[in-house]
Amino acid sequence: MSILTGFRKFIKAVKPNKDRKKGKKALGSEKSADITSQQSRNAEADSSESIHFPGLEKFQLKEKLGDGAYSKVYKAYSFELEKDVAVKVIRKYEMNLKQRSGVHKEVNILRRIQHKNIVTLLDFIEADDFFYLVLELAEGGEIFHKIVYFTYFSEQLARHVIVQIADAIQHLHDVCGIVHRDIKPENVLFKPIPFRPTEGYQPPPLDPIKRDEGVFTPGVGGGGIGKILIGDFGFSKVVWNTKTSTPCGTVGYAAPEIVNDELYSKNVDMWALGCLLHTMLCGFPPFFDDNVKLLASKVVKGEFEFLSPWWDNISESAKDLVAHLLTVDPRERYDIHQFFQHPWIRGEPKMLLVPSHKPKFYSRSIDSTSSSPGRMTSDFKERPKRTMVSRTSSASMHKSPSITTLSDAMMVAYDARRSNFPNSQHKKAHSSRINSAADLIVEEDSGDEQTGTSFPFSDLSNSDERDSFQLDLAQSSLISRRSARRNPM
Ligand SMILES: Nc1ncnc2c1ncn2[C@@H]1O[C@H](COP(=O)(O)OP(=O)(O)OP(=O)(O)O)[C@@H](O)[C@H]1O
Repeated sequence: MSILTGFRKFIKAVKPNKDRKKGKKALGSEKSADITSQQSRNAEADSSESIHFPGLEKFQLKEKLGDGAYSKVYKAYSFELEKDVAVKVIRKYEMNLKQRSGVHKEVNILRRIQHKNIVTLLDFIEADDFFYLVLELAEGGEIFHKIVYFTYFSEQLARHVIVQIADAIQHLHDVCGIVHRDIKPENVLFKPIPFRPTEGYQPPPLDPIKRDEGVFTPGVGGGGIGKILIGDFGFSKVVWNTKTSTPCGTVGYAAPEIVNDELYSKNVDMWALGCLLHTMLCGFPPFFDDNVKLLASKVVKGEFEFLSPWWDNISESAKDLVAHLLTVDPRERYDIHQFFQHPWIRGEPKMLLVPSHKPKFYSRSIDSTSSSPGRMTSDFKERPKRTMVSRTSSASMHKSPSITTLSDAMMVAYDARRSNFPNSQHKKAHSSRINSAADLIVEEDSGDEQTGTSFPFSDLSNSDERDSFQLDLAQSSLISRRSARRNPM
């Protein structure tokens, strides 16, 4: 199975996660489906060249671009705008009231955002049975597939991507008071640029089959990746309440729990940025384990390593930045401003040989009486040694860790981090000592209507299912190439 097939299979396999993310199909939804007009159903079932939905007469729908839990995204031509757009067709008839209001919330959030690196909402149409979000088209699709294609990105390409995402995040955090909460490779889209092959391309000596990313043009891009566009605001949340929506002017009047809520929730995006940067640089996410509970526990403790040999040729400066982002304590984690000050981001040529910052790995125990961040305790811990992928274990080198999939690892990261919020919104989760990763994972995000328990412990508990998540990277991955290099014939 090729790596791409593996990832695709995986994506298919984790589709149920999306149901969890948005909440299982509502009890009443069957009823509402019953009253759905036949016309609408026909439209949805229509897979022919000309796809028609009631209310979308001003568009000519072309091919399908992607699927969501309750939606399909199509490329479409807008007769009014005289250009191609993306139309997210959401099956309203399958949703309960809460879920429908979640769509309105997403739309309201998108409406207040104008940024070059965030997908623009061009129009919103509500029909009897469908919602339609008319969006700026990101013709390149998901950055996810590019990571798979190139196995990993060069530092300059990774920087090109992450800086644009960070620009968008800075805008969300500082200008809009919005936390995205779902930054992951599937939600990072891009506009393509022409691929210009590197003349006389020679792969790096240690990576003989690393694909050519082509000529990189600063400010334009490389590897066919131009402008980055963040999409999917279904998880996003306004963290400034309406009364305190001015970032600087009113924050002094805000109660500590509001300030904390804002601070901690924003830092969730920085954690995600760290996961993404790590993934782009080496081709796999920072946290992985065959066992989901152990995986979750690693995330909670921030147990990751810059594994050799994958990280051997990656600059110390890049590692330093990743470590600052993947810092468990949200108060210590880099915020967006620190991110932009980092030498690796500023492109300062002097890469640090000895990182100025030693990654800190915390084991956080939460006092049962704790209700504020000040009462929390953070114990320093030795960095754990990872034994799962050893230099000599060639068998394990040929398989990616079974849960080492971008989506799942990110999802665990999110759930665990979210539940580490020592703030009012998450107080419930912290009202008693957290005993295990499972306790963290199953926490509901009570402050948000449409989010819910998202990690499928049960789905992954038997090995058969786990296999479908396992990617055989023997033929195409960096893993096998680098393992081969260590064990020359
Ligand atoms: N503006 C766009 N341009 C190009 N492709 C897009 C665009 N928006 C979405 N897509 C494609 O459609 C897929 C699904 O879209 P999106 O992430 O918005 O839905 P979702 O969040 O998964 O759905 P839901 O909100 O129902 O769970 C994306 O992963 C991407 O491949």
